[in-house]
Amino acid sequence: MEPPAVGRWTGQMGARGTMVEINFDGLIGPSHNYAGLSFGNVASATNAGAVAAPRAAALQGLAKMRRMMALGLRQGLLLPHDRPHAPWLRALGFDGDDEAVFAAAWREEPALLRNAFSASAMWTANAGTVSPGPDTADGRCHLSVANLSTMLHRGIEAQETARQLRLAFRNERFFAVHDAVPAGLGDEGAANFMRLCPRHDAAGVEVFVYGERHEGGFPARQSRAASAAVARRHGLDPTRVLLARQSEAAIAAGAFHNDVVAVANEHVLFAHEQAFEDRGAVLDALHAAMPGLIVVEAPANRIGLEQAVRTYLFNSQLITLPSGEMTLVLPAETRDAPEVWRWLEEVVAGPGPIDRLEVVEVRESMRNGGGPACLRLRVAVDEAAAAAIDPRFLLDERVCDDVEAVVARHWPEAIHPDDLGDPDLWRQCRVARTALLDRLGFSAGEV
Ligand SMILES: NCCC[C@H](NC(=O)CCC(=O)O)C(=O)O
Repeated sequence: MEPPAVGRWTGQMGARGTMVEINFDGLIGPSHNYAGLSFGNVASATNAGAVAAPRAAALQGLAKMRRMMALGLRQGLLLPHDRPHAPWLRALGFDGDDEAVFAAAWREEPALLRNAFSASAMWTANAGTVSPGPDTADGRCHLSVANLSTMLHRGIEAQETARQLRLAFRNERFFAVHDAVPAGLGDEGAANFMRLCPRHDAAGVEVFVYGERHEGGFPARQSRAASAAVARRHGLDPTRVLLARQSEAAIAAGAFHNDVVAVANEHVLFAHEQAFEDRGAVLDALHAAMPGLIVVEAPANRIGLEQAVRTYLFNSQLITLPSGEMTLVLPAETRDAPEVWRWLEEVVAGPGPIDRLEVVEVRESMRNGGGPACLRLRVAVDEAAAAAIDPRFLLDERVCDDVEAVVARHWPEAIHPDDLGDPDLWRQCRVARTALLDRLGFSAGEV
């Protein structure tokens, strides 16, 4: 691998006053189901055909959002996409009104309707890549929509994601939203991105993790060229950008995104020993660029890649509480794995920077290959920029109550794969999403 593109840490402080990190979770939509659409995503393949519980899933996600607010963090929300999505099926030659299009697709090519049905927009770590102001040439927060072009069902999302991000972050004094890079260059957004910095409000090192496709192997969903393109248009200082290759072992073990084997927060990198193809060069480059970097690493002989992928240990949110304590927000599956939990307790008991373990229940999402970190998009902003975000995308307890009421009333309790051909389900998904948009003050044409 060519030496990573990062130079000396210039120590240029981009401090702009206190910055906060807002997590924008994707609300799990009413069409959530296990369709087995993601080759290379072990959970998706394992649970294909299982009965999904959209209502329970959305309530689990909301409970995580409430927990984060209770911990003192700011919380935002991105909306479920229009699913099943008739315009995409029309582009594939199905005619008539929406229900005629769904019926024809179900009759002629049910796999296409399954793709058009997916609630995969819940995993907003894949919505785009976010470079906070201290890192960018123009000092604004830059967001690049991800094309998600490697997987058919995820490629549908980019257009609707762009509409939501352009609405939420429309104030161009503080934000720049970029459309997706050309679909030929796979880009999966923030799941393959990490920011290391002394503090949120200081200029950081931005790490883009990509994969190399190998014949016969699982797809490498992030292309190096896409990562480099995003860094270029965000106006990042090339001496503070690192393009790192994900290890083939991790991709082969089912870590289809970097955030299944690594996560960063401020000056801490929490990763599996086998996350990166050229581990030594990557860590050397990071230490050179980021004095004060602390790496908390799971040794392969202690935690195997298979365990990391099964428990999503590294798909935890790593956050700094207002108290300054650093906390891992872990999926419940880690607590069910004694060898993983024991290692985590040692990490917290030790002298390292991680002080606390928080466990959240996101089993419905986990069964389709998305953990706590997949469900959120991190946006670090200063107070002035935070005030410029469309408030309809920001959560407080009352808004959570409103969303919960709509979910409890309208989200299907269960979806069996064969239900996808049922017109009543198509209608219920449409009515549920419309009820949510109404409750949150969005008009249908806006998002
Ligand atoms: N960041 C986590 C993303 C998980 C997502 N799973 C899915 O799309 C599964 C959908 C299904 O199989 O029904 C993916 O693989 O992109």
